[in-house]
Amino acid sequence: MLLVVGAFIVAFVLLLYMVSPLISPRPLKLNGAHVVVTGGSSGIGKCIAIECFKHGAFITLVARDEVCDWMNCECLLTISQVVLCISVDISKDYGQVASVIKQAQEKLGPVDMLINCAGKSVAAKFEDIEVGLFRRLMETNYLGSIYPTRAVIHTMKERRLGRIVFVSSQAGQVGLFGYTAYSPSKFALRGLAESLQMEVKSYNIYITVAYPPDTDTPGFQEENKDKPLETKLISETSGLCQPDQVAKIIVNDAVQGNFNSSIGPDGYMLSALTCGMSPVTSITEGLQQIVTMGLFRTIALFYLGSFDSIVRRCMMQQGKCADVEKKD
Ligand SMILES: NC(=O)C1=CN([C@@H]2O[C@H](COP(=O)(O)OP(=O)(O)OC[C@H]3O[C@@H](n4cnc5c(N)ncnc54)[C@H](OP(=O)(O)O)[C@@H]3O)[C@@H](O)[C@H]2O)C=CC1
Ligand SMILES: CCCCCCCCCCCCCCCC(=O)[C@@H](N)CO
Repeated sequence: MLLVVGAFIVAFVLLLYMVSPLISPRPLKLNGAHVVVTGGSSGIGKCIAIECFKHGAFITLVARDEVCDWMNCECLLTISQVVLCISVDISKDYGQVASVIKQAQEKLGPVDMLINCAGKSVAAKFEDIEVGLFRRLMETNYLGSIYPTRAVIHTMKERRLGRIVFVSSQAGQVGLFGYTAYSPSKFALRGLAESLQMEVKSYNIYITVAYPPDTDTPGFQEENKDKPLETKLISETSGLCQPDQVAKIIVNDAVQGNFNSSIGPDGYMLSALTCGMSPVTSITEGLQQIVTMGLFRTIALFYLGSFDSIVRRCMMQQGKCADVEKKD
């Protein structure tokens, strides 16, 4: 009996592997492709742009300030490729965004891959966040990803070709102390990505959502200036990455057409744990999720316990400090 069940399982898995080419897309060729990177002037976005450039892509960088300084980078001296720098605020006016994307397409051809990386983060306690900031983060991180996507999707559908990346964050998979304004704007990207993927898969367009941990960038340095100690200690759990490492992983996942792009061992566990109803792009990924979910939930409960105790300890510490100040 056991043998029959075993044989069935093996046959089932083999069958899945046989049909797997049907569900995984063909990799995108970066050589000669036109890649648009929002937030391409700094941090992760800049490294993504460099990575794509090294693979032979034509790049359009989008940011509010026009900075193309990495063009002087030593590694990029033999150049027949073009890098276009466009200055626009991606979060304000759809008309403006659509018009700059149109200009870029006229110069470098239709967009093959769009990387939505422009974003901002703020870490502070809920009641310390100025109320306008909740809206501004939603505008930059969420609407700022909608507008460029909306501007390229029609042509991608016509061409039956395209890749779109949303750079979320591990804080877009789990809500953490200090991220009441930031996390929701990153969670929103996942909802957008899942819905859009279902609409465009039959047009051979593949969406990737990337969930990086803390990454050493100018944006991260800025965020650290007034980050609550709790947020710092909790985030340290999954370590600090270098932006070029993160960029390599994101670009590779986007080229492969993987829906999920995670970084590091904690990132891998978080993605398996929070996969919900998101699409799979390989049989291996699906099988891993099925097998590991219970174990990862168990581990997650320990993590949650340790996060709670960090918050409690910080509260006690701050209580003590307040007492000392009162005495002084
Ligand atoms: N660093 C980290 O720890 C992590 C970052 N992330 C996410 O990765 C992305 C990049 O982060 P990081 O590299 O640290 O960021 P940086 O602050 O270093 O760079 C942000 C980039 O986005 C551009 N940008 C910001 N706002 C706008 C806007 N309204 N319109 C156009 N461009 C804009 C900036 O240029 P300019 O100011 O000139 O407009 C800059 O090029 C963000 O979405 C962030 O949330 C996710 C996880 C971890
Ligand atoms: C099995 C379960 C494993 C659970 C692991 C949990 C680890 C949580 C760590 C979350 C770190 C969040 C970093 C946010 C980075 C970010 O977006 C900002 N730095 C942007 O500037």
